[in-house]
Amino acid sequence: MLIITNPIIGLIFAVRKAPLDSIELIKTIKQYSETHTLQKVIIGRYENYSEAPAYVELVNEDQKNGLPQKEQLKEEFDTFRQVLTEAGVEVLVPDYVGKFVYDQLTPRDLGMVIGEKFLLCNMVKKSRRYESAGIFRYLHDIPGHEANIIIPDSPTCFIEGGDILVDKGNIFVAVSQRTNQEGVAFLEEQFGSEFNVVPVEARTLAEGENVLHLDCMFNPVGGRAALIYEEGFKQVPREILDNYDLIRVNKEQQRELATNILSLSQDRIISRDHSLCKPINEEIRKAGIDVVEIKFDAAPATGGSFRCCSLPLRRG
Ligand SMILES: NC(=[NH2+])NCCC[C@H](N)C(=O)O
Repeated sequence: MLIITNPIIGLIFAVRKAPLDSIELIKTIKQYSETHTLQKVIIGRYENYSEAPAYVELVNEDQKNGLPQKEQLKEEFDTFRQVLTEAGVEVLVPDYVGKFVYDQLTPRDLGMVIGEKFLLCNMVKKSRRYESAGIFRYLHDIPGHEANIIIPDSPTCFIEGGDILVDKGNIFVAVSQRTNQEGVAFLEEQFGSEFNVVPVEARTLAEGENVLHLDCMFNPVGGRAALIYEEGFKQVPREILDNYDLIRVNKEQQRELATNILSLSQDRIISRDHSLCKPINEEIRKAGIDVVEIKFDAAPATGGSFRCCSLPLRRG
């Protein structure tokens, strides 16, 4: 054992050791809860948004009402980034993939940190299929001797990060417009021994419900509460009914993605400054949680709000 008695040499060792430790800390990934303190996150990239109109693919119902302007995206994403940075979160942005990936605003769906592993998702939509190339740089950084980047077995195994939520020992996963049964089975197989996998079925467009992903109808906030749009579920599972104090979101509020908030910690979240989201923000405050409201209208017009526009790599 090395015992350092000279205080000056001891200090040099301490100073040399600290940066190495902190680099290691920043590189590791971890997420066991949707609401644990956010430390490191990838947010959407607005630069180069929709630069080549020939490659635009309208991928959801919202986009049929028109796409947002770059200036508005810039303003809103810059504020989002600033709020995260001021909260002490390390913020990363995807690299530009190329003109054939016209929209890199919603990295949430590209993957998901589950425990200490990264699941790299297979995306349904053609224009999103190669979007993950923009975050490969950050995946190369993840240390580990075992295979901790998990890749679906088959090209028909569809799964998107917006449909997955890790909380209280459960992995909630929705069968939705973007995730299929094969995706759910893959999650079970990969993570079933460490987590309780809870499949939920979202109602479909044909059934009159437009819930693109799970986070458009369910999201935990704080230590005990959760936002829910019950009509979006075919059946709300027991694990949700028993474990959370539910704050109900109505159809009009759901359309503005009122459930799609981002937790900074158990005490603080980011939500939209929007007339239909305000009553929900008030309910969240009543549960003792601080709500930072940001004007954020451009990305929601493409189908994604704060949760969709962020991909947490580390919560602690
Ligand atoms: N996690 C989410 N809810 N993501 C929303 C994604 C929106 C994106 N434009 C799409 O349709 O694919």
